[in-house]
Amino acid sequence: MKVTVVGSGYVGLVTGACLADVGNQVLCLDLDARKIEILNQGGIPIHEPGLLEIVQRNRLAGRLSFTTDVAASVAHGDIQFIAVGTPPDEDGSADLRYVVAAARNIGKHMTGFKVIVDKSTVPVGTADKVHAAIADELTQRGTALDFAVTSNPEFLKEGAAVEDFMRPDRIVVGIPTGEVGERARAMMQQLYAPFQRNHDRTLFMDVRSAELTKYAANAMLATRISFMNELANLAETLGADIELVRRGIGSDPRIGYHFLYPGTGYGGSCFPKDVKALIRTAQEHGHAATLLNAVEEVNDTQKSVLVRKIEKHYGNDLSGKHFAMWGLAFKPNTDDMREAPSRVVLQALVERGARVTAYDPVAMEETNRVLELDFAGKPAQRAAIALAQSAQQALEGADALVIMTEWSHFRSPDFAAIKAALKAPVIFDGRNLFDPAYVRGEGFAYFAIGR
Ligand SMILES: NC(=O)c1ccc[n+]([C@@H]2O[C@H](COP(=O)([O-])OP(=O)(O)OC[C@H]3O[C@@H](n4cnc5c(N)ncnc54)[C@H](O)[C@@H]3O)[C@@H](O)[C@H]2O)c1
Ligand SMILES: O=c1ccn([C@@H]2O[C@H](COP(=O)(O)OP(=O)(O)O[C@H]3O[C@H](CO)[C@@H](O)[C@H](O)[C@H]3O)[C@@H](O)[C@H]2O)c(=O)[nH]1
Repeated sequence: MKVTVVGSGYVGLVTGACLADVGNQVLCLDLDARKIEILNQGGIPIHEPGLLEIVQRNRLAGRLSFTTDVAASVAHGDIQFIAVGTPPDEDGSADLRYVVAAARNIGKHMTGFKVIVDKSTVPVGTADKVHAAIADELTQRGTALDFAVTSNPEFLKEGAAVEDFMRPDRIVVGIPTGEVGERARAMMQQLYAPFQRNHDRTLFMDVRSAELTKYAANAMLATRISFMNELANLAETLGADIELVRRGIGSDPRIGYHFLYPGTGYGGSCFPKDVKALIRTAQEHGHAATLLNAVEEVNDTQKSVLVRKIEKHYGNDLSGKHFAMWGLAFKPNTDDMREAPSRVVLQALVERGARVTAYDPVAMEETNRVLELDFAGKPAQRAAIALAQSAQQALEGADALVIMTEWSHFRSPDFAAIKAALKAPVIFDGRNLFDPAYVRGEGFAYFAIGR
C-alpha cells in the first residue's frame, strides 16, 4: 500500500520504517529540514534500538523515503498518518496546532480519496476538528472529495519502540460511521494484517472511544507509578522495604509486576503531558479529576525525592559539594530528555551551590541542548554542571554518586572502583539498583527509594 507519514519523530519514523519493512511504499514528511537531511544521508535523528537498521534496509530497498515537500507527501499516500507533536499548552491541554496544520496541508493538496489516520495522542473530539479543517480547505478550493478521518493511537514505548510496533499487544482503530468509514476499515485491516498473523489484535471501535483509550492507558500506568511512589515513601517511614512489598503485591495476577517500580517520578514526553491533558479535558466537561490531580501531585513531589535525601544528609547548603550523576535520559535506551527527572535534580543541586559531573551513555548531546534551555540567563549555574566521558570519570573526586537512570551497565558496577574514586563512599540511588545489605556491607552509606 502507499502510505505517507506526516511527522518523522519518535512515533512517525518508527511507524514509517516498520510499515515499509512489511512491504509498503512509505514516504515520511517532516518540516524540520535538518531531520530529513540526516535521514536522506542514511542516519536517524534519534537514538532508538534497532531503528537505524530498519530505516537503512528499507531506504536502500526503495520502500522508504523522506521529504520536506508537502504536496509530494499528500500525492503519495492513499493512507496519510498524522504523527506530529501534541505538546502541552499553557493550561495543560494538548496543543493541536501541528495536527490541524498537517490536516490543512492534506486538504490543500489532495486530489482523490484519502484515509487520514491520527496517530498523535489527541483529546476526544480531535478527529472532528481534523475533518473540519480538511473540509474547509476543500471548500476553499471549490472541490468536493471523499475522505475518512480515523484514530489509531500509538502505544509504543521509547527504547523498545520497534519491538512494540512490530509485536503490538493491540491495535486500536477508531472508524467513523458511514460508507467512507467502511472503506477506511478495510484499508486499515489490510495495512495491519502483517503484524498479527496468529492473533487478530485489532480493536475496531468508534473514533471517540479510540481517542480516549490512549489517555486511559497512560493515565492508568501513571497512576500505578504514583501509587508505588507514595507507598515507597510510606514504607521508608515505617521501616519496611518497598522492593519486598512490590514483589508481594505483584505476584497477585490481578495486580501484576509491570509498572510497579518506585523511582524518581515518571518523566518522558507522554505521561506528564497526557495526564495533564486528561485532567484538562475532564475539567472542561465538569469533572473534577480528583484522582488524576493526585497522581500528578505525587509525581511532581517525587521528582525531588533524591534532593530531599541529599539535604537530609548534608544540610540545605550544598556549596562546595560535588556530585557524580549516572544517567540523564528519562529512561534507559533512549536519548530523550523530555521531562527527565534528572533535569529537576540538576537544577536543585546547583541552585543550592553544588557542582555536578554527569554521565549518560547516549543522552550527552541532548543534555547539552536542554541545559541551555533550563539554565538560560544563569551561566554560573550552567557552568556548575560538567559532562564526563565515562561513568568512572564522572566519579573522580565527587562527594557522592547520584543514580538517575537505570542503564543496565550501572546494575553491577565495580564498587571498589567507585569507592576509590569518590571522596566518601555515599550513593543516592533513584532506581533501587542494588541490594542495600550488600552495598552497605561494602562500606557505603546507601540511600534508595522506599527501603
Ligand atoms: N514518543 C513516544 O513514545 C510516543 C508514543 C506514543 C504516542 N506518542 C504521541 O505521538 C505524537 C508524536 O510524538 P513524538 O514523540 O514522535 O514527537 P516528535 O516531537 O519526536 O516528532 C514530531 C515531528 O513532527 C514534525 N512536524 C510538526 N508539524 C509538522 C507538519 N505540519 N508536517 C510535518 N511534520 C511536522 C516535527 O518537526 C517533529 O519532527 C504525540 O502526540 C505523542 O504524544 C508519542
Ligand atoms: O514501573 C515503572 C515504569 C516506568 N516508570 C517511569 O515512567 C516513565 C515512562 O516510562 P515508559 O512508559 O517505559 O516510557 P514511555 O516511552 O514514556 O512510554 C509511555 O508513553 C508512551 C507515549 O504515550 C506510550 O505509548 C507507552 O505505552 C507508555 O508506556 C519513565 O520516566 C519511567 O522511568 C517508573 O517510574 N516506574
